Amino acid sequence: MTLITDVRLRRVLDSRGNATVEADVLTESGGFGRGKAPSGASTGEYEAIELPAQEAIANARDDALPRLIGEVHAGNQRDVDAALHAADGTDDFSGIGANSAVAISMAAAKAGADVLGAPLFQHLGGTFRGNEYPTPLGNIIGGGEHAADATNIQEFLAAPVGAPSVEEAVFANAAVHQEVHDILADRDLPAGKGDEGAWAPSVSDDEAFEIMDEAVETVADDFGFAIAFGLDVAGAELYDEDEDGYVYDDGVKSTEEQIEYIAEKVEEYDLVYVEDPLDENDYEAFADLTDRVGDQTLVCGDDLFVTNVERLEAGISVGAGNSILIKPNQIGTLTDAVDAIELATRNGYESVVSHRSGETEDTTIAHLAVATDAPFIKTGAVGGERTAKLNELIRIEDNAV
Ligand SMILES: C=C(OP(=O)(O)O)C(=O)O
Ligand SMILES: [Mg+2]
Repeated sequence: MTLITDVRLRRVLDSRGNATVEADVLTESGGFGRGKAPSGASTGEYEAIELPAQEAIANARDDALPRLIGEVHAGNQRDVDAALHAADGTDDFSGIGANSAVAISMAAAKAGADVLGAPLFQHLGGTFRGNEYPTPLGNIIGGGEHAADATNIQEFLAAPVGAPSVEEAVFANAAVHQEVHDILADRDLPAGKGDEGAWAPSVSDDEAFEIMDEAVETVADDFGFAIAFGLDVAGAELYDEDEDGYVYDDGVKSTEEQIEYIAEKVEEYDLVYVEDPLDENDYEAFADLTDRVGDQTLVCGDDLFVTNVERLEAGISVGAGNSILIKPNQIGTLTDAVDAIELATRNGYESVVSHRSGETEDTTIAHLAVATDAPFIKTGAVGGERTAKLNELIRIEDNAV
């Protein structure tokens, strides 16, 4: 019933106005699924390869479609994703493009769910899933590769850890976003928004820490539950090999100084989450920081692990981090993403399912987080391509999908 009878690929816009790949998968019994590839800006060195959209579409039409249409059942995600790997023939999806691969992988999952008449999270996670919801990490203030002339640290993320429901958590993050707007206005600090909708004021990182601290406290008082915050440092973007250190507006920090700096911020602000505090090649420094603060906060590898089981295994073996960011397009298929989550879970690492800075209205990651019992999802706080996922989580919680 879920035999794939057609796959249609087209170029559509992402949230930055760039071209991305949209895939439709149709099945024998009338099932339909549509998936769209997101796109990073602060991409990790070891990510699967995104090709220009037109090239990814042309290559996937030539190589992947013949292996899918009439050959594979959309309901069997491992078969779909194995066919994509076989069609690609490389170990980084540089043949058909990770953008074509992930769009088709997600579209097939939705077509499989459609035939079953089940919500996507249930098709992916099984019938016993759907009662645990991830805490949304909301990007509130940001800079780095996502906004010019703003903070050096890429993301300051609200974390409503005490929220009684996903709905309350989503609204709390939006309120923190609004509160930061008001604080910036009080301080006469004009601010536009970065690629993910976070405020991008021209302030020092220290001032951003103060503003976040004030905003989460105010909103926590209003909402009546605990709201903490965390960071995506995007350390690989700050690290400069020639300088042998992390380059900030106010100077260069050696690796030891960077570890000290992050550890101090964890203590000072009770940070619950620190993503990519160090360079993507420095497992050892990740392990040192995890040793120091891993019992107080999540030390999460994004560019470090790139959703890749081999890189995660290397990290686990030396105690680098205690958490992994999961971005399906970093690795190319849902199967690979779920394998990374399962390996993480078996080894006591928490999974944080994540959007990209270039996004679409696709909601697959909301379902993936629920399907895998991921404790966190990072998918912004405001902006249509971000609220698409947040509102889908509210619907999942309300049994309305
Ligand atoms: C979402 C992120 O940004 P990008 O998509 O630009 O890699 C990130 O670094 O976690
Ligand atoms: Mg990151």
